[in-house]
Amino acid sequence: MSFPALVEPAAELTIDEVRRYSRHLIIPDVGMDGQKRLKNAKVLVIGAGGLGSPALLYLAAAGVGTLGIAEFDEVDESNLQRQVIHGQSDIGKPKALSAQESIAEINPLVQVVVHNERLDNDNVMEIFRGYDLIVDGTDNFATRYMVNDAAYFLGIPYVWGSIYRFDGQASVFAPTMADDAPCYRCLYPEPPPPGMVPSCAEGGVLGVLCASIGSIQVNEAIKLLVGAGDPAIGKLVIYDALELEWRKLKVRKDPNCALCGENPTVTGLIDYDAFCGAISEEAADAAADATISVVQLENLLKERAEGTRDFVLIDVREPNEYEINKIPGSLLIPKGEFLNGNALAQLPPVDSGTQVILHCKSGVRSAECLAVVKGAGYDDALHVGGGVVAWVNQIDPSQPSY
Ligand SMILES: Nc1ncnc2c1ncn2[C@@H]1O[C@H](COP(=O)(O)OP(=O)(O)OP(=O)(O)O)[C@@H](O)[C@H]1O
Ligand SMILES: [Zn+2]
Repeated sequence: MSFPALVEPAAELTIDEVRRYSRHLIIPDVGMDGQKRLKNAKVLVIGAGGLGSPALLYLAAAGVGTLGIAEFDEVDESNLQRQVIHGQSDIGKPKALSAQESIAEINPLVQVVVHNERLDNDNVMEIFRGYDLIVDGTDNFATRYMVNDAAYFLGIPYVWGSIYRFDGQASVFAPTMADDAPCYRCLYPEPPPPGMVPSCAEGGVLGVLCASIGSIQVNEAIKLLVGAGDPAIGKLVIYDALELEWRKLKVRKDPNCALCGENPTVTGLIDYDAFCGAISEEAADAAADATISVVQLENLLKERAEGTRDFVLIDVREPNEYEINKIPGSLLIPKGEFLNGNALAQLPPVDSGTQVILHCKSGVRSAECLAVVKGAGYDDALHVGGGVVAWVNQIDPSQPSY
């Protein structure tokens, strides 16, 4: 199904613009009219990270007249493997400013609006207002649900994408463009339970996958802006890079959707952090009075070396994470082994007097495992707040971080 272009055309293109965009102008579906619409378009990209990098680069090169960048973070060395809008000399710089500089180099005709801040309930409506289209390149569920809801309340269509290892997904959510168009909540009514879906920081992502999914997002954005082709409204695009397989599934509007359904219960922005629960209730309870710092752990390790303390230190990350860095003296038992119950047989017996101390990358997975271990009777078990990231930052900076 085709839809009318989201944006009216600009009055004219300058001679410079005609030269620059000539390869677009000779495509019948874009042409002079479509390029003038791109010139008039205001697109906001959220996140100048994995997906945001290719999205911003191609939207800029395509001649989108106004590009907003909403991003609060700074460029880290581990970003450069995929966040190709930033370079070596940008490490430590705000990503939004680094992206702005790259765009100026690629296409100085684009007007860049920098929102160098974290998008949250207090600023999202204000920032979104005035944009024709939003491209979501963020990596966390709380922001995704907030973007979905805010875009719905303001009637702004948005292009969503997500990536993990070799798998990617993308769709267009535009409930106000068609009566049967679903929103993100129609597809995913509930966020996954905390700790269930690892982030890219935990699970990794193939750098080039960002280009595959980011370019699909830009492709959809351009189609919507100029009114070309059949946008992925009500369709979920799924890409399996290992099998080199693209699939397209139908996504239906859910009449019971909490946001866009017949009897909505979400009628304004909600507490998205609580909705997505950074950590499950059981894990939070287990960790409440059983969290130690890496400094405390370092002291405990010294006492263990002196023979005045007895405990096992268990790293619940995955083997490939363990290869990158580790806390010396730790034993690897991945979280899955705790969840399926197999780990318990590898722990010292409950009544042996040997304490169990758990850690992971940042302290979320170890808190989940702590709940299991305490449930099995290890009442004095502990976990390490901040995990190996804190260990590397505070105790052993000679090890790489990831
Ligand atoms: N609420 C938000 N407001 C603005 N930017 C956001 C928000 N949430 C996430 N982002 C940004 O979206 C980008 C997502 O990029 P990506 O998935 O590549 O992850 P990353 O955080 O850069 O990397 P890693 O997770 O490996 O440390 C990040 O740059 C992040 O700062
Ligand atoms: Zn919905």
